[in-house]
Amino acid sequence: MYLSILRRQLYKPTIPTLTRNFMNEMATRHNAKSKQPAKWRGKATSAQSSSKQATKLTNAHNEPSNPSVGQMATNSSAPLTIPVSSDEQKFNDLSEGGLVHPTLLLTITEDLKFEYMTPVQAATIRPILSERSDILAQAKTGTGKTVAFLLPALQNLVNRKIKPGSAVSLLVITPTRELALQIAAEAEALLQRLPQFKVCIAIGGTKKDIEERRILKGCDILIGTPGRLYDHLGGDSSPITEKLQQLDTLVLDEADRLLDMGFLPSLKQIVGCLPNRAVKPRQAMLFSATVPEYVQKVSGLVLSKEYKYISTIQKGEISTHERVPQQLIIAPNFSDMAAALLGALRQERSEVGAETFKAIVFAPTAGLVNFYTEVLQQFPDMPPILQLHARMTQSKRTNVTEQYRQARSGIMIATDVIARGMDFPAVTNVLQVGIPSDKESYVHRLGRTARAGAEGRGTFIISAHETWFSKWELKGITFNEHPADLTAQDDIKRIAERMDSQGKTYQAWLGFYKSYVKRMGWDNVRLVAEANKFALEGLGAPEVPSLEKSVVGKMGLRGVKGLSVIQNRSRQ
Ligand SMILES: Nc1ncnc2c1ncn2[C@@H]1O[C@H](COP(=O)(O)OP(=O)(O)OP(=O)(O)O)[C@@H](O)[C@H]1O
Repeated sequence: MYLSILRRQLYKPTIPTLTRNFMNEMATRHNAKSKQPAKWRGKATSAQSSSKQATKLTNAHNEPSNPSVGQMATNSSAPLTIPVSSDEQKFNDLSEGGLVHPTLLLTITEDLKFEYMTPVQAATIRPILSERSDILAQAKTGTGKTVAFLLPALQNLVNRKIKPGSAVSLLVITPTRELALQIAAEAEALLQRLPQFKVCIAIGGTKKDIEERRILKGCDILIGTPGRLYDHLGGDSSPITEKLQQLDTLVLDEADRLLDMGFLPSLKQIVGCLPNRAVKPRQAMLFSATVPEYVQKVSGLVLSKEYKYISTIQKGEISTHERVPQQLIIAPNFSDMAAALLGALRQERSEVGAETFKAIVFAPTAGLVNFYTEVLQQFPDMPPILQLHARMTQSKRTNVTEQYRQARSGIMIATDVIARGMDFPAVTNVLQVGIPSDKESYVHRLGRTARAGAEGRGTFIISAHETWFSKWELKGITFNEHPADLTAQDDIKRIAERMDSQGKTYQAWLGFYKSYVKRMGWDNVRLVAEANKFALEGLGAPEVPSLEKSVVGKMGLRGVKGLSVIQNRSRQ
């Protein structure tokens, strides 16, 4: 049954349905946009607003007056700042010299109704196409990076003289399945007038052999997540490795995430299966809103030595949008977080208007996502609430994502599975309850609102123990501090007392905060004491929940005072 649901929901209709919905949605959005001045609606970046300084630097470095915005550097030298009024650049300007195929331009301007390029598109598309440079590109969230890499990559595909479907020309790697599906839909939207080119996905949680058959049947563009991609490649003899031997373009979207310790090993394995660049040259592009220092150190895995670094964000500038007010709510204790969240949601909903209030709430773990969902669903004044995390089946994840995409208002409570790249329309608010794993994660989560020049609001709810994060990790962000509204605390405790998931929530909490013991200035005994307080006061547990011996061992908490340890339950 599972397979038939997957086949029905994912393989047959997913890409076409997503594409159809996505294209309808784009058309609706862009019809709405067309009532406004026909320009990219994003506000000028500070790179644009500081164009005087930028001009000076440009002259000093004797750069040509390049039609791009922001910072550009070759290799890892200090970025140069190159000014431009990218607002003025139209997609149709790319027809000069046949840089972009007329059919692709027609799709962009007529079907998708994009007339002007966004700053990152204006800064990258020309060098990618005319110089065939490898690039590392950084631009704020929601500013059109997907088209910035897809359009030139698809142009590369059109330029090739090989038979459509005979070999994979473009490989896009993304950190999450949802993002892979979204990019696949966007690629199909861009190729709607060139249906001879086929887009395939390679993501986990789905039937591998069906995926493989589709890829082998005819695939020009492959979009996938690292683990599943490597499963398909798995060595020189795999037929899919064979299909990749004509690869022309490699893109890493959310590059910093793919190059961090979590994904780097599988990425190395995938690159090892691709053709040797000395024999079969290809173009590589890395895109992200955040480029921490380590990225430049490891970028040699995919980029040539002469790569260009193009950024529309000034050095030292925080990658969040200036137009997004960011509120900080400090709850006295972890046990007050659910009440503080409910208070903030009520406040924001009345601020934005119930009809259009569409929020994403990020929580640290699947267990906490589930807890907040179960609590908030008990309050009749809350709008429909969805939850999303990696412990759900892929078909459920795909359904929930699509449901939220279509919703006019509502709340999605999620882990970081949708923190990066996801382009849900009209999200008015992002709330983060508890610290994110790092500064980059904060930026990407917040970036789910205020996309494509729209307005949005951010709320960061932390306990008094977590203020080190807002003070030090997010130094440079100006927060408006608001008191926590804890009026619902007693009601929440009564709801939590009736739940049978207290043990799981407690375990999830311990697992997450264990990694931050040092940053909190705690030791393991204090960690357990705080977890127990959260369980008794916040979750209404009658006693400290028990943990299996093996779980305690895996968490590195063996022998720590205050835990209630039981023997492992036998698994059926
Ligand atoms: N030139 C354009 N004019 C108007 N809208 C555009 C243009 N290019 C892209 N968009 C729209 O802007 C939105 C954001 O684009 P996209 O998802 O590519 O952003 P992003 O920069 O990749 O964001 P993130 O950093 O979160 O991944 C999308 O809805 C997209 O359709």
